[in-house]
Amino acid sequence: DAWPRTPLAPGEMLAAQSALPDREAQEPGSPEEDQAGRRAANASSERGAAASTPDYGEKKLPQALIIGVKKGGTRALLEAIRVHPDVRAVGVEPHFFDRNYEKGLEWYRNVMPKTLDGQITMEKTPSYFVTNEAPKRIHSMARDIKLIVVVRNPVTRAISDYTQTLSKKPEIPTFEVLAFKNRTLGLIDASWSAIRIGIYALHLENWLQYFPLSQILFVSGERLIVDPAGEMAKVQDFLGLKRVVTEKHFYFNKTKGFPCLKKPEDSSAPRCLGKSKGRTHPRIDPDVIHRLRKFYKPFNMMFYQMTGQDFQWEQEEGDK
Ligand SMILES: Nc1ncnc2c1ncn2[C@@H]1O[C@H](COP(=O)(O)OS(=O)(=O)O)[C@@H](OP(=O)(O)O)[C@H]1O
Repeated sequence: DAWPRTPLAPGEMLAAQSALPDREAQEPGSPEEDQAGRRAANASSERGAAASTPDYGEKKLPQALIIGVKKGGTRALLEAIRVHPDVRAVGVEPHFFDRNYEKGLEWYRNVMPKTLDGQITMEKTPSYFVTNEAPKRIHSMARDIKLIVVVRNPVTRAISDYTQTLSKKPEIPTFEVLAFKNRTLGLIDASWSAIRIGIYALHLENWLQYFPLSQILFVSGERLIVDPAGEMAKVQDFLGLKRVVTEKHFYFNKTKGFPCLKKPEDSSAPRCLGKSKGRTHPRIDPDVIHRLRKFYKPFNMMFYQMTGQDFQWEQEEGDK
């Protein structure tokens, strides 16, 4: 029985979910990638002049989606999987199942790149994972779709999320201030989206109402950095693809401090992700980190039980 019975049963989790207001429901998933909704309509030309092969084939609705999580490593995963010749992906985030749903499926299909028979169409929009309507909407489009979630230690994820907001709005309060409803009482503000997104078990519960676990792959954001080829092997197996993306495609760039691609899909030159990926995080009060770890622990345990995978976020030393 992979389902959690403690501390919250699934029904109770749904109740808990609706009880948590989302203070920043409309917050963009990623400012630098947030042009998506606007740019998506032109996305088929997004590959630009650098694309060496003409766009043969036809546009199809995606057969696989990277649905989250924000700041989990979703861009790194998408850029790595699109190296595969049997994958074609849209570069921007279409935000169809959250912000652009009223535009309709034809709009969505038109956003996709053309594919040849046998090629998989993909997109990534990390906000889907925390969008209440997304599972139902995606299910009604394609009940056999494959879903990929890149997860990361929720404490680090929250700090990464905050770091991104801070880079756009330097005047916001400190992380330590935003994290609490009442700091003296140690009451964490779970309605702050930076914290709420990391309650993975809660969001997953929503997806499991529509999709069996076998249709969802959970990628470790931590392992994607230390062993990108290992995680990519799992992704390719899950998508039913030959293991084409391997160690040979990655190199560790010391300056960047992250693995980079030797040959991205649209170029023959090596490329690391941009400046907004792999930012330096501000130093956070260790006591606040400690309290957040305690806050997430039961939800993490529940998430491990639900997925049958131990992501080892309790083992980590500091916040990395
Ligand atoms: N290869 C490689 N290069 C650079 N960055 C990498 C890579 N693999 C994973 N990561 C981690 O990805 C984090 C950003 O996650 P996302 O791409 O999901 O962010 S977003 O939600 O789309 O804004 C980003 O978070 P921060 O380090 O906090 O900036 C990185 O830690």
